[in-house]
Amino acid sequence: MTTVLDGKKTADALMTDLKNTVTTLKAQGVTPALAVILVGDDPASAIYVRNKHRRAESLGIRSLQIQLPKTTTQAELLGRIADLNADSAIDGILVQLPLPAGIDEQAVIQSISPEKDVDGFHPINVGRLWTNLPGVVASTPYGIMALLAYYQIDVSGMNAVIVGRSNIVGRPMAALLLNHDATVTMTHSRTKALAEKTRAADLLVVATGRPEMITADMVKPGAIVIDVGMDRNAAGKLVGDVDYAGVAPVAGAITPVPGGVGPMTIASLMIQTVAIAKRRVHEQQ
Ligand SMILES: Nc1nc2c(c(=O)[nH]1)N[C@@H](CN(C=O)c1ccc(C(=O)N[C@@H](CCC(=O)O)C(=O)O)cc1)CN2
Ligand SMILES: [Mg+2]
Repeated sequence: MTTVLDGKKTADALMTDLKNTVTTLKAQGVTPALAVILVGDDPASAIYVRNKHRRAESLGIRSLQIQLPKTTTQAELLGRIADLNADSAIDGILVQLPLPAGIDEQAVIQSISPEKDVDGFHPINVGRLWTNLPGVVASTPYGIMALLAYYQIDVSGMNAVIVGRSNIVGRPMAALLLNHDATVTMTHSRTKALAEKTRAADLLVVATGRPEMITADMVKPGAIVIDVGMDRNAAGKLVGDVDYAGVAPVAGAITPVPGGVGPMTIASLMIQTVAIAKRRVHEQQ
């Protein structure tokens, strides 16, 4: 029997506990606060930002949504980030990606104070992750680890194969799995004989943006398959990077799309916002 790794159910369960933590923090005089900046009018980004706002509000986290026009200059954006860096009542800052053309993504990421970089994209936090030091971790890989933990899946000693080498998913996922004692193989668009490598995976994490590219013949029977993709197929249906109908009967466990990794990404953002806010309790004592 294949286990469906239900990200929605898991995220809801984790959020119930987190809400209690927020209540306790508020009683101690600290209201966790998250600032999300959206530049431009990308419709998918607008939905993700709205979902972050709703989740934050439902937990009692103060949520600032800063919507800037697509004509915003890099200097204006950096100015807004500088204000938020200086605001001691703000715990987490994130800039929704992708940014409009003409804005240097790395310059923006590196302008966020590493202490408030709740996306974990700042090179300081990336370095901490690769050194196995505590710090903020990118939400999607963090959420995948939380989902595996919820289902009591221990990755130690597993052959983990990651398909995709993005800064948001593939690379931090590799570091996290390594930190949890998995044997990690990174693959990408230039990898030769990809299917040979994916078939060796006990744990397969796919984040390529190529609809349904992982087919049943590429998966070892019983493998755990994590699908980070969110694509539209030719018929306009939301699908992942994994051919779910074909792979699910072969896999031991698999995440659905939607309802797998996506909800865990937003839950992880909330968890780490609250973790940053907790530091303020100690600072004010
Ligand atoms: N600054 C950031 N930008 C982006 C990130 C990020 O972590 N930080 N990740 C993605 C977008 N993203 C969060 O920002 C995100 C994407 C999708 C979901 C989600 O819940 N998806 C649903 C399906 C939604 C649908 O129906 O279209 C699901 O999988 O069930 C959450 C967060 C890129 N940008
Ligand atoms: Mg999903």
